[in-house]
This record gives sequence, structure tokens and C-alpha cells, in this order.
Amino acid sequence: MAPILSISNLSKQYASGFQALKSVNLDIEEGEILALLGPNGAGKTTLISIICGLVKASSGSASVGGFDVVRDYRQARSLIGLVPQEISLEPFQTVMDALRFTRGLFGKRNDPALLRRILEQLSLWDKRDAKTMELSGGMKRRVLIAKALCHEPRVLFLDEPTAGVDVELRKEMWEVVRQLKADGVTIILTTHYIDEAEAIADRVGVIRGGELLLVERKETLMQRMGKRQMRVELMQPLPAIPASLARYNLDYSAEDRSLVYSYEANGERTGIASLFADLSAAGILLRDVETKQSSLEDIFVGLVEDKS
Ligand SMILES: Nc1ncnc2c1ncn2[C@@H]1O[C@H](COP(=O)(O)OP(=O)(O)OP(=O)(O)O)[C@@H](O)[C@H]1O
Repeated sequence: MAPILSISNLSKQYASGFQALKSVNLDIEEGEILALLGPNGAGKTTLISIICGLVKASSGSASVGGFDVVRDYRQARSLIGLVPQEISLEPFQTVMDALRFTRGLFGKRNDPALLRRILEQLSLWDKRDAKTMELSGGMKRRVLIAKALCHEPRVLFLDEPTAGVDVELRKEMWEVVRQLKADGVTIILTTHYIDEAEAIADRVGVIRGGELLLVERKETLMQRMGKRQMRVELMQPLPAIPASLARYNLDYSAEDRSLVYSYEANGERTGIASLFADLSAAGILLRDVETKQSSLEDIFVGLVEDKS
């Protein structure tokens, strides 16, 4: 199946001379959720803005549903919904009027049944006649999503949908995103929050300094790059790590009397068996053992640091 969104060698140099994107290539399949992770200034918003026709690329191309975002701007734009980072609503406009107006901007006829369905899906139906200024922050964000959906786009961009919102509201947003995916909408979201990508994305792209460092299925990424850590709690404090254990690069914490050993989760030999044998030979008695898989956060930090 042809990708719904295809980005090819996309670069952007701003008038200031700043190179915000460096030859980005990316294909997105219909119905997937892609999280673009990256630190401040990585180029996430620039990338989205080019696809939505708000910023002009210096070179390269992008197409949505087969329509080039420059040459076939209207068709491409009609397939895209954009939820911007900043909350921008007309304070005196009602929720329903905001939706009707936005749908009209896309040259679409009013469709009360559709707008009702969207508002219900976002738990805003009972707020349809409220002025947007009367809504809470969480509701305003949901109105932005509703506005982005009311011309029936196939691809939805969410630029930092949960920046600065509380835990409860973030979870609520994640649920909304999952529901939209279930309805067949393709979603590209940018985020600084790794747990957000871990919770809802199918694929994760890591962008830094305008370069797309990698794009991979979340599970593959965690399996391929993930390390495991084994923490061994000791019966007695250890004055120093014996020379016979030096090759394991163990970290010792005097506070909780434990040794931590890191190993490749998918390596052929983990070294665990020989570590136990060497611990025993050194007369070190164990109280408890636990292992844990590194998180997407560990992987992300490692990746971003490696390249700096
Ligand atoms: N109009 C502009 N002129 C010059 N430089 C710009 C312009 N817009 C953005 N930049 C620069 O391009 C870089 C990428 O910005 P962009 O907003 O795409 O990053 P981002 O990954 O979305 O960051 P954040 O997470 O902080 O929103 C930044 O260094 C920014 O200062």
C-alpha cells in the first residue's frame, strides 16, 4: 500500500541562514501513530509546518495521499488536520460556531451530524453552546482537535498536544488519540515526553539538530537498543570491588549494598552465569537479585548524547 504521507530529502534553511532540517526522509502508513521525539529546536515544528504549507521547504518534497504539498496544495491540505502548539481560539465564539466556521473555510457544507459525532467523541457535546473563553484548558485543547477534524482529514498532526498539562489531562489526551486511530486517522505527534511516545506510538522517530536520526517500531527500538540491568543485593557491605570482577564494569552502591550489572538484552552471551560464578568464588553472598529492561527514555538519552 502506498504511504499516506511521504517525505523525501526535505531540507529547510531559514532566511537567517539557520539550517533547521537536513534531508529528511520519512514514509508513514495509513492508520499508524508516529511520535516525533526531539529536544527543543530539533526541527519538529518546522517539519510539520512544511507539510501543512505554512513554511516553504528549501529543497526536497512531501506528499499527502499522493498530492504534493506545494504543487497540489489544496488537495493535500484538505487531507490534513493540524492541532497547533498554541491555543488559539476566538474567545466569544461558541464551540459549535468555531467548528462550523472551520469546516466552511475548507469549502465544506455544514454537516450537523458529523460535527455532533466529533463533539461527542471529544466529550464536548454538552459544551457546544459555550463560548470558548468559558472552557477549561483541557476542553480548549479538545476544541482545537475538534476543529482540526471537522473537515474530515485523513492525517492529523498534533504539535506537542500535552505540553504543560497535568497528568490526568495527558492520559485523557492519549485516550483521544487512541480513539482517533481506531477510527482510521493517521496521527503524527511531536513530543518532548518519552513516556508519551512509549504509551501511544506505533513508531517513534528521533529528530535532533534537523536530522532524523532514526524511525523505528517502538517495540523493535526497545528490543534492539535496550539494555537490561541486573541489580544484585549483597548480604555484607563490599569495601571494594575485587579485581576478579573488574571485567564486568559493575557499579556498587554502598547505600543499598548492591551491585549493578548492565548487559545486552539480545546478546548471545549475557555473562550472567559467569558473573554469579565469580561472585561466589570471591566469597560474596547474595541476598536478592532483580533485572529490568531499559526504557525508551534511556535509549533516547543515549542516542541524543551519542550524536552531540
Ligand atoms: N522563522 C524562523 N527563522 C529562523 N529560524 C527559525 C525560524 N523558525 C524556527 N527557527 C529555528 O529552527 C530551529 C527548529 O525550530 P522548530 O520550531 O522546528 O523546533 P522544534 O523541534 O519544534 O522545537 P520545540 O520543541 O522547542 O517546539 C530552531 O533553532 C528555531 O530557532
